Amino acid sequence: MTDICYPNKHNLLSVQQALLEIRKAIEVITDLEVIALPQALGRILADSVVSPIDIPPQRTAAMDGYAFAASDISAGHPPKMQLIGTAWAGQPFLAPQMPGQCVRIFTGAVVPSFADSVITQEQIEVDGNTVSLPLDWQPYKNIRAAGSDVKQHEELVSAPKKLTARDLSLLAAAGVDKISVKRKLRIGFFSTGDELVPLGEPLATGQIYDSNRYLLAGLLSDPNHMVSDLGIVVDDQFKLEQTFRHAAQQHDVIISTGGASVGDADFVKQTLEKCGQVSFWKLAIKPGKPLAFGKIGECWFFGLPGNPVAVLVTYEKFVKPGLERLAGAPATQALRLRVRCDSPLKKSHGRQEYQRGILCQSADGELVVRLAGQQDSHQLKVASQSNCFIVMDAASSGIDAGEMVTVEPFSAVL
Ligand SMILES: Nc1nc2c(c(=O)[nH]1)N[C@H]1C(S)=C(S)[C@@H](COP(=O)(O)OP(=O)(O)OC[C@H]3O[C@@H](n4cnc5c(N)ncnc54)[C@H](O)[C@@H]3O)O[C@H]1N2
Ligand code: MOO
Repeated sequence: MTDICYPNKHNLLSVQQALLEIRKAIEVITDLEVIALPQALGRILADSVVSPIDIPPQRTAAMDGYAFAASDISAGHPPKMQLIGTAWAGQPFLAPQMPGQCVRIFTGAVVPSFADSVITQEQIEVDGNTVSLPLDWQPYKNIRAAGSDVKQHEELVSAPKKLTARDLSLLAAAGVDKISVKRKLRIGFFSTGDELVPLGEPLATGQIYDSNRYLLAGLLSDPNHMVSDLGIVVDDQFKLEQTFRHAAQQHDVIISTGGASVGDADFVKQTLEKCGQVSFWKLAIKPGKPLAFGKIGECWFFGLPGNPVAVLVTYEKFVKPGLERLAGAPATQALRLRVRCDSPLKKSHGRQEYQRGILCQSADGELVVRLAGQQDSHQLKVASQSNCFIVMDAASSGIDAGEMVTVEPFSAVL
């Protein structure tokens, strides 16, 4: 891990540099596990999968109708065929056929070997065993070729990939019942602060409920994570050190909130220095400036600031990409849109800001954003009501209402 030097106390690392540093430092875990397909949603595919079969395995009908050989149809008015049986999905028609004969067929049924055309039932007339085609009947329609979706030995899903429901259905169609995925990450998180009280206890003067652990538990919810809530640690350097050392032995990543700044009870950075290595601390971002990133033994460490909205922002911008990298997932990128902003935005020079906004779409499809409310980093209600970040570059000094801004809708990634 490279140690980054800060020539003076105001030298804050940029968001881009910090992200680069995280991606450079963290190496993908190599351990794999083989799991059953139904357990694989959202897991990271470790080995590419090729199809053991053609999909569909045989020629099948795409519509309910009648299967016949186009060359059998004479120029009658209307052309007629003799019905000799039925091909059901799962029950092929295997009997021999004579010229001029056809078979009733249903969607998904194997097309009998003699047939090269299926005509839909809406287009024909049936009288007993006689099927009459319209004069404008068309040959070679409504048949899906074997392998028309995927050919045998073709790559189905290429690794690495976070598996979607679409991938699982494709793998299932090929009969793939077990796949190789990256193992889950062991992640421990805790809050620090003497003022914090867990849910279910009354508040004394000066105390607040610990909300960060519930935010983090929600943000960390992912099938690739095995998450442990390590509770609240008081502002005591010795207790913090014990927690760091113990948690680092049991997890791939630990995440703390609070105590990351410069107050007399903020021990996170110095404890990290004592137990491990600090890669960087303090970023040109708002909210989220006092973020500490480093390593304790083999365990990665993210010391997030205490303010809840700073936790939200630093998780999305740094922890999430770090976990994706460690888990072996392809890096995702927040979807960015340029939209009109209906609120004036204030901004002080120097830090990249992630303001909380509400993005709306008008009836004619135009996207417009407005500020969700006041922007102090303790204001959880505004964060709860927002649906996007309004991203403002470090150099920006704010905008007037009506100007264009960059927004990142929550949960929209490329
Ligand atoms: N003199 C300076 N003061 C501060 C600076 C600075 O650069 N110089 N930075 C400010 C910034 S920016 C932030 S962000 C905060 C972060 O400080 P800490 O990481 O040390 O966090 P705390 O002081 O422990 O807490 C800040 C704030 O958040 C509340 N908090 C903490 N944990 C939780 C929790 N689990 N659930 C809910 N709320 C929590 C805590 O009570 C404080 O109000 O420092 C600024 N100060
Ligand atoms: O930047 Mo702090 O992160 O104000 O909340």
